Parts: sequence; C-alpha cells; structure tokens
Amino acid sequence: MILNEALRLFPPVVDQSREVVMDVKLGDLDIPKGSILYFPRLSIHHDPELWGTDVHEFKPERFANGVAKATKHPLAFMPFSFGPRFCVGQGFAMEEVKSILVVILRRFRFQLSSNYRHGPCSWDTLKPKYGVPVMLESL
Ligand code: HEM
Repeated sequence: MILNEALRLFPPVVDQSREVVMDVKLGDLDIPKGSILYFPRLSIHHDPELWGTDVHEFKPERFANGVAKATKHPLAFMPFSFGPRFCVGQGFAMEEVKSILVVILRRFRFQLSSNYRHGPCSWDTLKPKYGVPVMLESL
C-alpha cells in the first residue's frame, strides 16, 4: 500500500506518448494515423475526480482493498503503464524495493532529516531535486 501510494503521488515516469499507426475510432473521436497521443500520468494520478478530494494527501490505506477499489477508474493508477508495452521490470522493481526495505528495517530505525527540502522535479524521470537525507539509527 505504501509503495503504491508513493508511486501514485510521485510516478517516476510522469508521462508518455504513443503514435497512432492507423486511423482509429475511439468513442466519438476519429483519430487519424500519425497522431501523437499524450498520457499525462502525473495529472491522472492527481485528479480529484478519480481519487477524491484527498488526492494530494499521502494515504496508503486508499489501496487497502486493492488497486481497483482505490480509484474510480481501473486504469487511473498506472505507474508501470498498461497494455502490451507495459513495464517488463514491474515485478522485479517491486520485489527489489521490498527486499531493500526489509534489509534496512531489520537493522535500522530511520526518519527524514530536518534538512529535507521537498522538491520533486522531472528530468528524464521524477527525482527529488534536493535528495532525500535520512537519519539512520542502529537497532
Ligand atoms: C519503479 C520502477 C519502474 C517504473 C515506475 C517503470 C515504469 C515504466 C514505464 C511507465 C514504462 C513505459 C511502458 C509503456 O511504454 O507503456 C516502462 C517500460 C519499460 N521498463 Fe520500466 N519501470 C520501472 C523499473 C524497471 C526495471 C527495474 C526494469 C528492468 C529490470 C524496467 C524495464 C523496462 C522495459 C524494458 C521497458 C520497455 C517495455 C516495452 O517497451 O515493451 N523497468 N517502465
């Protein structure tokens, strides 16, 4: 739940686009071949109509009953994208971060340093502009 909520608020890949390879009708829209479709992932993850008025709050419990129940649209949460070209590293990335957290939490208590300055910035991927200094204390 915590990882999902972090990926919702700060998706590393903030947007992406697709080139339409043939004329296609999507609902009422006629989309001609060659069009570029843009997916503003960061905006979708921060849309109050999809997530509710608490959309900007860090609330891991919104995922308590699974991704489908966390939002009003099944594809509103897509940090790893979806469809045939979704991220092949999704499973690996999630297992990797859990393994790293387990190793740290078994040995240390940690908290955010008072020097932390919140500054997410998108440069290729979303990154903390001023880093994330944490205070580690041995258990
Ligand atoms: C938190 C970590 C990660 C995030 C948020 C992420 C997100 C994404 C996203 C949004 C895409 C675009 C998918 C699309 O075009 O529809 C992508 C593609 C891809 N990712 Fe990741 N990724 C992560 C980690 C990884 C890791 C660890 C690997 C490899 C071990 C990986 C390998 C790939 C590959 C190969 C593609 C291209 C897939 C294709 O075009 O068919 N990713 N990823």
